[in-house]
Amino acid sequence: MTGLLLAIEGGDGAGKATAAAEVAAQLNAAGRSATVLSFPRYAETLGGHVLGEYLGGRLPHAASPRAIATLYALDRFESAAVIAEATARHEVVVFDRYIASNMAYQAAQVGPGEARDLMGWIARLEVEQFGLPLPDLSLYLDTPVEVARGLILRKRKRSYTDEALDTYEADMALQARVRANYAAMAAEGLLGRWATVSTLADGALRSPREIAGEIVGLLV
Ligand SMILES: Nc1ncnc2c1ncn2[C@@H]1O[C@H](COP(=O)(O)OP(=O)(O)OP(=O)(O)O)[C@@H](O)[C@H]1O
Ligand SMILES: Cc1cn([C@H]2C[C@H](O)[C@@H](COP(=O)(O)O)O2)c(=O)[nH]c1=O
Repeated sequence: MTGLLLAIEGGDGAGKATAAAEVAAQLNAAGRSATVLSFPRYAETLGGHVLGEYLGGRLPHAASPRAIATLYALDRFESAAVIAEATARHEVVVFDRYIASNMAYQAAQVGPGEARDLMGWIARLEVEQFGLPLPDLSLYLDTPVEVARGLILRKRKRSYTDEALDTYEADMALQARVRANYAAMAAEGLLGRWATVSTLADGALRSPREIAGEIVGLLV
């Protein structure tokens, strides 16, 4: 594996998919081969399919954060060949969510005393047991939850739900805890190097081009 792995992270509706696509476009335009891989892969893996059922509220029983974390990890484990192929073919692989998403979201569903243990458990499961590569850079896209809620409502219909908001997106308190977890993970450098990019300037949304330009500038 030779490619650089960039993981774009953040809460729901932070603008990750938009930024990931623009980062890849800017890199490709500059002659650096780049591609985007988005997780979960709802239509491509068994884990992704079950996660669509979960986020769409169609699983019959509540599941523990460790069980749910294992499904997200399984989605990536099933994608190991796709990750390896993308890494071999491209100079930069841009993940729209990666391992840190699992840590930030599942740790937001347990008490503060359990959160660190759970983050460590997830990192070991994905990296040591499932053998997934660590990112070279995790990029935290920082968007306030109220702004992100507005952006979620602009999204096109998703494959796994007919609702405007899925189970996690509907829970504003969860989104606030996820945001706090990301800030802490970035400050502590969990999983490696982090950088934070704000999607707002002077209270207004920056353009995708400007946001991506700042991210690309971190890769040189
Ligand atoms: N900087 C921006 N300026 C204007 N609109 C944006 C910007 N970033 C994203 N959007 C719009 O907001 C919506 C959500 O963006 P996007 O799908 O990129 O978010 P996301 O973080 O990937 O969401 P999720 O995690 O819920 O899948 C889309 O309709 C997108 O076009
Ligand atoms: C990859 C991944 C995702 N999640 C959470 C974060 C979101 O609320 C949903 C689905 O992601 P999408 O970007 O809205 O399609 O799942 C998670 O908890 N753990 C993960 O590894």
